Amino acid sequence: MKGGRSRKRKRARHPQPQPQNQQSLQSKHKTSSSTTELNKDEHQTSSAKRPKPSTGFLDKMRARLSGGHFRMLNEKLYTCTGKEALNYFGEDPALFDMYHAGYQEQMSHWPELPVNIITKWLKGRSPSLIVADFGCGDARLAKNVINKVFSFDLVSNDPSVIACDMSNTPLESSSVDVAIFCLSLMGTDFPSYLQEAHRVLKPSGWLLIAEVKSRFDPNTGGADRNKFSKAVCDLGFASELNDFSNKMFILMYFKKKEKQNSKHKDIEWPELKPCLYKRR
Ligand SMILES: C[S@@+](CC[C@H](N)C(=O)[O-])C[C@H]1O[C@@H](n2cnc3c(N)ncnc32)[C@H](O)[C@@H]1O
Repeated sequence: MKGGRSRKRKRARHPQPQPQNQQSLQSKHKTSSSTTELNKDEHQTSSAKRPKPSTGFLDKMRARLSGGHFRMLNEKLYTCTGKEALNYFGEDPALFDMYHAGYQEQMSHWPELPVNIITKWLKGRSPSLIVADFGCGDARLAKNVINKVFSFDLVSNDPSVIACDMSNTPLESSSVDVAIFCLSLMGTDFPSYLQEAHRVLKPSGWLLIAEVKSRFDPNTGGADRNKFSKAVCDLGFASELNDFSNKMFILMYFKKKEKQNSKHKDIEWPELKPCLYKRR
């Protein structure tokens, strides 16, 4: 009984449009032009009266749309090669801004940013160290240290950023002291980015990798971080330090070996799953 009453009340509040019979439609069409004008005015008055969507609602819809664009671009970056990503953003650099607006929004929820930890680490060392920031984003690292930093990304929105696919930078071999990948091992060909870092690093140069923790969590389909670390070592690095203390990301510190193995070794790289951000 209770349910029946509430259904009745609902219908009364939101009357459904009733189907019009043919006759009433015809009689409407037969109305004089003045009546039509009057109807138009009536229509204008009623649409002017219709409440406009609130700015809060529009902002929410806009945020939802741009969040959706960000997640689509993010997934694209994780599922294509660096070369494909370079062409993709090269054709429409505005997509890069869209990606970064969404990325900054996501980062605003992280209690600590890996780029800030890396900046601190760098500040504790000689300012004469030459740095290469692979996948620099807004080049925050370069802006916050006095070291010479070569910043690379797919699009350059700043004169200090060199636009390229980071598997192929314009740097000389053995020319930098520190290579940084801060959440940037995105492409399916990520081993070629690390190979490039190995080429441009001086012997004993540092390789720092910060990555989203879930990508290295085998319980959720992530890679085995020991396997990943072994692959980096097989490339010609020695593992120096691992920092797994942060909830959101892991940090791995390697050093390029002084002497390289002359024997060619096929490296077994684990697959790195895309990091897909949740809808907020
Ligand atoms: C998640 S963002 C991180 C940005 C910055 N490192 C930070 O920590 O704020 C990753 C960046 O790597 C860049 N990237 C991904 N693949 C790349 C590639 N193959 N070559 C150059 N940049 C790349 C993306 O365009 C993006 O700006």
